[in-house]
Amino acid sequence: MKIHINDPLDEIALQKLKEELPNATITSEHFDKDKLKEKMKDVDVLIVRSATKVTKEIIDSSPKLKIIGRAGMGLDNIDLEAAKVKNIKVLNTPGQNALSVAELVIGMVIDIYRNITRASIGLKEGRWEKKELEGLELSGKTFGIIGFGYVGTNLAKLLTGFNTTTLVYDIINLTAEEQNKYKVKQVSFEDLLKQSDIISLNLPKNEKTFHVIGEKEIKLMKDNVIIINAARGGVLDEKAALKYLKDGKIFGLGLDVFEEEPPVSDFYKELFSLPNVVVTPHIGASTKEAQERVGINIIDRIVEEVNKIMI
Ligand SMILES: NC(=O)c1ccc[n+]([C@@H]2O[C@H](COP(=O)([O-])OP(=O)(O)OC[C@H]3O[C@@H](n4cnc5c(N)ncnc54)[C@H](O)[C@@H]3O)[C@@H](O)[C@H]2O)c1
Ligand SMILES: O=C(O)[C@H](O)COP(=O)(O)O
Repeated sequence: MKIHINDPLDEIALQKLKEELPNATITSEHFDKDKLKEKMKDVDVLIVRSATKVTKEIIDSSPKLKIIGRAGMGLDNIDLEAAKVKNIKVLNTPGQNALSVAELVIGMVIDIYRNITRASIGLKEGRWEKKELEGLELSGKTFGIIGFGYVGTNLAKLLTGFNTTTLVYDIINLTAEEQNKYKVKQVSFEDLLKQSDIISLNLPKNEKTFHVIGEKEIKLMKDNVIIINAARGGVLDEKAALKYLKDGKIFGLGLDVFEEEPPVSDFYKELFSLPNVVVTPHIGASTKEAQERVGINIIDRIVEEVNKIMI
C-alpha cells in the first residue's frame, strides 16, 4: 500500500500512521500539479489539506487511488463528483479544528475594534497614536453568525463570555433547546443582516453560497458593521466589500480566506492598504492543538477504511 501526504501533517499523527500501517510505504512531500499527477500513478491513499487541489485531472491520473483523506473540514478543493465516479472514498475531520477558527474570528473582531494591528504597526514605526486609536468594546454588541455548524457553535459558546446578543442564520432549523443551549436566537437571513454589528461567515462554499454576501446584502447591513470571513474565499464578494469599506459603511473587515489564495493580484494590494482590514493567510486551523486533533482523526479514519478494504 502506498500512501502519499501532499500537505503538512502533524508529527504525532504521522507517527501513528507509521505504527498502525507498518507495511505501508509512506511519502510526505508537497508536489505541484504536474509532479503530483506523475506521483499518483501508484498511490493508494492521498492525504491533503486545503493547499492541494484534488481535481478531476489528478483523480483521473490516479489508477490505484482508493482513499482521499482531507486533514480538515472544507472539501471544496476536492472534486467529489470525480471521486464518486471512480468509487474513491473521501474522508475529512468534522469539528476537529472548529475551536481554533472560532478563536481567530474573535481575535479579528477585537483586533478591528481595538486597532491592535494598526497600533502595533504605528508604534513599531515610531508613532504614538494614542488619541487617534480610541476603540469600541465587543461586549454589548449584536453578533450575527451565518452558518451554525462546528465553527458557528464554538463561536457562540465563546461569545457567551463577551455578553453579546448572538443571532444565527442557518438553512437548518434549530430547536428552542439548541438555541437555549448556545444562548443564540435563530433569525431570517435578512434580519441577521439588518440587526448585527458584527457578521461572521461560517458556512461552506458551494454553488449556492457563492457571493452569499454581496452588494445587495451589504446595503441591508447596519452602518459601521464588521464582516469576518474565515470560511472560504468566494462566500463574500470581496469587491463589494472594498467598495463599502471605502465609503465608510463597513467599519472593518477580517479575512482569513480569499477568492484568490495566495492573494497576489493588484486588487488585494488596494484592499490590504486599508487600515481597517485585518488579514491572515488561511491560518484558522493552524494551531498545534487543532492540527494534532485533525491529524490523529484523519489517520484513525483512514486506518479504519484501509482495514475494511483489506478484509
Ligand atoms: N479558516 C479556516 O482555516 C477554516 C477552518 C475550518 C473550517 N473552515 C471553513 O468554515 C466553514 C464552516 O466550517 P464548519 O466546520 O463549521 O462546517 P459545518 O459543516 O459544521 O457548518 C457549516 C454550517 O453552514 C450551514 N449552511 C450550509 N449552507 C448554508 C447557507 N446557504 N446558508 C446558511 N447556512 C448554511 C450548514 O447547515 C452548517 O450548519 C467551512 O467552509 C469550512 O471549510 C475554515
Ligand atoms: O476547511 C478547513 O478545515 C480549513 O480551511 C483548514 O484548511 P487547512 O487544513 O489547509 O489549514
